[in-house]
Amino acid sequence: MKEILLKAENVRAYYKLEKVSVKAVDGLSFEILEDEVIGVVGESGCGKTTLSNVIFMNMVKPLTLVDGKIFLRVNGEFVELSSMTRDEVKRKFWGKEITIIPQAAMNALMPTIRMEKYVRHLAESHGIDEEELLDKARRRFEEVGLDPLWIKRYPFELSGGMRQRAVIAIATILNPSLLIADEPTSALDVVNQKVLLKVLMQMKRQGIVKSIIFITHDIATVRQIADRMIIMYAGKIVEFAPVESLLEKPLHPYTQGLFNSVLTPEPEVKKRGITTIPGAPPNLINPPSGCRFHPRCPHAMDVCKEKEPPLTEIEPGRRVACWLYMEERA
Ligand SMILES: Nc1ncnc2c1ncn2[C@@H]1O[C@H](COP(=O)(O)OP(=O)(O)OP(=O)(O)O)[C@@H](O)[C@H]1O
Repeated sequence: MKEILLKAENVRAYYKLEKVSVKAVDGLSFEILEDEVIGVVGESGCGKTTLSNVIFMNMVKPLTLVDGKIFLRVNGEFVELSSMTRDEVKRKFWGKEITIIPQAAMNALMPTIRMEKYVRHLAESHGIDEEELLDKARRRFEEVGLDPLWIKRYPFELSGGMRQRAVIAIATILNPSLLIADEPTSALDVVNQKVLLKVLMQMKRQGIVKSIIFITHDIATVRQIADRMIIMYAGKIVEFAPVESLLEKPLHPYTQGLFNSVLTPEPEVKKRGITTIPGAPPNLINPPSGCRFHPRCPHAMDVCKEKEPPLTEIEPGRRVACWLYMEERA
């Protein structure tokens, strides 16, 4: 049995605006195991990036943790990240235990600061010998396919794909257990996309990182690299299951609609034919009652409008939040 690396319990994180709240992550419970890759998939605006910020407690106003707990296993013991401030989590765990490759990572480095300066800064803030860490950085540059001497260069001297790999090399220099990659391939050409996926998987194989959360719109990529997949809809997890079984037999009507509407369908989807999901995702300030997908769902029943379906394990390892699969609907 694999150990749990991170667990989230009923986590709610809202953007608290002056008069209203955007319920971007609303009651999420899940766990990430050691030595696994989890793909997080869902339409734009469903809360994927918010979720990634919540996981490493990057709460910047107006984003607020309203409820729930997040635990990370550090040296064999769970620590509750959600009981700490952002600054405390940042100081103790960012880079060391948990790291993020943000959306548009290629622009994450200041163009006018030599890359080695980031490494020197890391060494200083973690009390590590600078030369030792620079040595490690040069080796890491090589591992991600960059010339080790380029560590002395300015980011603007590198192409977009190279810059992104430089970010990955620097972000993983302290061998964090968990790496969160937020749509890392979306701004890259096909060749650089492939290189990036190879680099990430190599890092996991070599034990540089233990587990990866990979946020993407691209189901084909998830299939290539992930063990399990989380499907999000309107701030909720609607389905969570091993990738192969999910692709073979998606259970939630939203997952079915999502898979059937992708432009480059997987073979299983191709067989079923491409369709689109009618309607549009809801506004998260005032989401629909009951199941948030019910206004767009072809199978909606009365109960779906009234009661929210809990994410429930209906087969070993397969969780779905849909009344179609619950015996007890009352
Ligand atoms: N700073 C903010 N203030 C208010 N609302 C926000 C803020 N950032 C995001 N949101 C809202 O929170 C919801 C979730 O956004 P989020 O960026 O997490 O979605 P996403 O699934 O990552 O989308 P994408 O795939 O386009 O990156 C959306 O309704 C979005 O408009």
